[in-house]
Amino acid sequence: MSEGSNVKFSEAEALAFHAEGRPGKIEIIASKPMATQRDLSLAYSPGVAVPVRTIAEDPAAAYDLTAKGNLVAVISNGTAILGLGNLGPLAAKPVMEGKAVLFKRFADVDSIDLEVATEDVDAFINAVALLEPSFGGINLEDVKAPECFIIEQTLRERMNIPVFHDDQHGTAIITAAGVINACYLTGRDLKDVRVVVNGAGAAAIACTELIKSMGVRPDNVIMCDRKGVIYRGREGSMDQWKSAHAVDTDRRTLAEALDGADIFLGLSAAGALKPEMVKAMAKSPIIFAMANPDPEITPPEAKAARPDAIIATGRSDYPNQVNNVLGFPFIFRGALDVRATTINDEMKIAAAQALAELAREAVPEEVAAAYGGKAHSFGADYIIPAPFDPRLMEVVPAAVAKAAMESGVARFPIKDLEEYRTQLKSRLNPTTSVLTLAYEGAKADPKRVIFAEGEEDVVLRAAIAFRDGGYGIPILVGRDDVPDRLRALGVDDPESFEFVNSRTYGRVPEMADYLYERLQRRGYLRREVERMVNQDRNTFAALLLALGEADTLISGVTRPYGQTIRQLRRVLDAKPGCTPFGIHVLVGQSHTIFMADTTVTERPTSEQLADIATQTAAVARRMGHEPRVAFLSYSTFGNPEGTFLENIRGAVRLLDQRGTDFEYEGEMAPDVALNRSLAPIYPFSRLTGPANVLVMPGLQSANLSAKLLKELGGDAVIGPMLVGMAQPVQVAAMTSTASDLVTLAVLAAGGIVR
Ligand SMILES: NC(=O)C1=CN([C@@H]2O[C@H](COP(=O)(O)OP(=O)(O)OC[C@H]3O[C@@H](n4cnc5c(N)ncnc54)[C@H](OP(=O)(O)O)[C@@H]3O)[C@@H](O)[C@H]2O)C=CC1
Ligand SMILES: CC(=O)C(=O)O
Ligand SMILES: [Mg+2]
Repeated sequence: MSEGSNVKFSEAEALAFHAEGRPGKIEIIASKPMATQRDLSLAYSPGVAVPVRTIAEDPAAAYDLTAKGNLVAVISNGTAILGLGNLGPLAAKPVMEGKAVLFKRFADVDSIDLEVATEDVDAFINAVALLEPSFGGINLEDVKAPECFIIEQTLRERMNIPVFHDDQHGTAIITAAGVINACYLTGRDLKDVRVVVNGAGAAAIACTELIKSMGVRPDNVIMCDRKGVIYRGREGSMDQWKSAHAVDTDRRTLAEALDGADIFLGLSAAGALKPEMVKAMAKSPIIFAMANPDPEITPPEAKAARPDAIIATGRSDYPNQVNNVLGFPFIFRGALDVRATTINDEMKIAAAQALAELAREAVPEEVAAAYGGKAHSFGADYIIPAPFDPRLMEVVPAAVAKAAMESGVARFPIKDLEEYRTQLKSRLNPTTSVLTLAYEGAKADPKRVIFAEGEEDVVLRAAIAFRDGGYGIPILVGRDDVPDRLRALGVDDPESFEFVNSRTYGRVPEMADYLYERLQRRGYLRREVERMVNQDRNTFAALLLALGEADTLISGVTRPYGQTIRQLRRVLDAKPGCTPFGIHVLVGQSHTIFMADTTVTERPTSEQLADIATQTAAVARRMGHEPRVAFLSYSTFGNPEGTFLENIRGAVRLLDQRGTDFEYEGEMAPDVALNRSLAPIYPFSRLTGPANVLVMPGLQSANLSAKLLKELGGDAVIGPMLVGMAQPVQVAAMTSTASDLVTLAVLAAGGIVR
């Protein structure tokens, strides 16, 4: 969508993303069973009367008996939607739903968007204040200045739960962290820097106040709005908040203000900063162009004008995302966990410092790996952590909670902060960050991926997303009409894709030789081999991989799984000593389960079961989970006895002999593996927590379970993923969507599944 950005999508895709399936981005899911009459009588009348009376007697009990304590309302009237202006409350809904899901994704805070149809300050204040019983906190969003200042101030006074105007304070906290680090990198002292703030609205005023409170001298800050410099004595388009930042100066335009300035903070609108203005700034200028969705200047433009600049934007698709998403989820997490009555300055400063310090720390291996091991060390392209950095969830809420306790606004102090940090880590499913990191890693080291079924729309959509996302180079196997199909899917320049057609491909004779050599003693005649190379797409695609034309291969949507595997295996070998097998990964908000072998071997031997356990445990570890393996059966530790248990027991004995670096146990039924309440019955079991790797006893039960869970269970399912081949090749399910295929390609290319 925008030049130089590393994430591209069309307007049609953005609309389809929001429209597909259940419209919008949120839904509500019951956190208690609602299946039986008894469930309903507990959840609703008559059972519900008991918590009602309890809360009436003791209001604090609402935090224990309802969702209040983890529930934040994202409230807007749509008067300043991002940098798009006053487009009204209904149009604000996609942004507010977005903020609500970011709360959940990044900090496990439940959140709901509320759009209020009024621009009247008092009406808005009343509407929000009356909601206090429902929520643990209020996140005001995209309410324009100057009304937002009165609204927030009044609500903070009236309400006894945290009220936080994200565009003011969220933005200010992240900006402050970025400014601290950019000054550090360029050897500047806050008390000497000359700052120009463009914009005099909610975000700009709050950022200016915070940097001044941190030591920037008021005389060194020039603020501009649409009319230019806000100078002392200016008339027109003024209010008390702008006046507070007016300075004595002869400068009148943004260009004049920027002459020799050290720092530009843009909280205004797209395109407001011109390259010639940037050229006039001081040495190593610091440029934060934070307008959304399009910044005041794009990083490529700014860099072209000033190669020595440190540049940040509000977007996730350029380096240095200075965006309040780095703050609000984690700040509320900390505030909610101590049941804070407010979010005060101490908590905000603690968050800013924690963020700034985190960026300077050694980047953990998994984050560094995702950037090809280079880009993400503290420096001009990494002045602030990325929102998906898993350390944020541990560090920022703990800093905020601690500051809340020390400043006396915590109603529910945390006794052991170290223990709290451990709990915070476990609240997020590491799979989601590993997947995000895998996607980033693919961008840092793009690989060549063969899409064997280049005539299928779903595959072409995946290839387009894969290429346009910058994850790698798709190689499309298909006939001459593939470019037309791409054009039909909205690609303007199909010729920019790589195609391989077996009818015209120059290395076909070489492929036939290679395959004949492999198959001549397995009952195949040369003629048959030539026919397969020419006509069977999987054989041809596998030969491309075997001859080194690509790094990995994806197939599977046009043929049943077993048939695709057989075709690929004619050309490609398993890893020495391995029987390839399949893993389905079930991903929930706070759990990930790896289930194997779900695709290949009908009755695995003890040896095979032990290998499946070992290799699946390794995949689990690469996806951020400490493996706990359960060998599943209908029987738990010999009860009931049966004739099919010996293979499983043999696998456990083999692992005992081999010695492993992961926990394993079996045989056991799924409820014993997953439900810890049964653990006391088996005190000798070696599992220290619920199993997360389930080794299935046979293909019948494995494949049935995986497919039933995919169709009926609530979790997202990744896979099947093929493990144990000498070269990275993946066979997708015939029901795969384009994004399933992209995920498989990314995981295979990144070597996470192998
Ligand atoms: N990266 C981030 O995390 C965040 C970014 N923002 C961005 O900051 C911008 C402002 O948001 P917010 O403060 O909530 O909105 P407000 O409506 O409260 O303020 C907008 C301000 O921008 C000024 N402005 C608009 N266009 C220009 C221009 N061309 N030149 C100079 N000033 C201009 C307005 O000037 P006037 O007073 O003359 O009308 C006004 O002062 C948006 O683009 C938003 O996306 C906001 C919050 C967070
Ligand atoms: C990020 C944000 O809140 C805004 O641009 O308004
Ligand atoms: Mg906003």
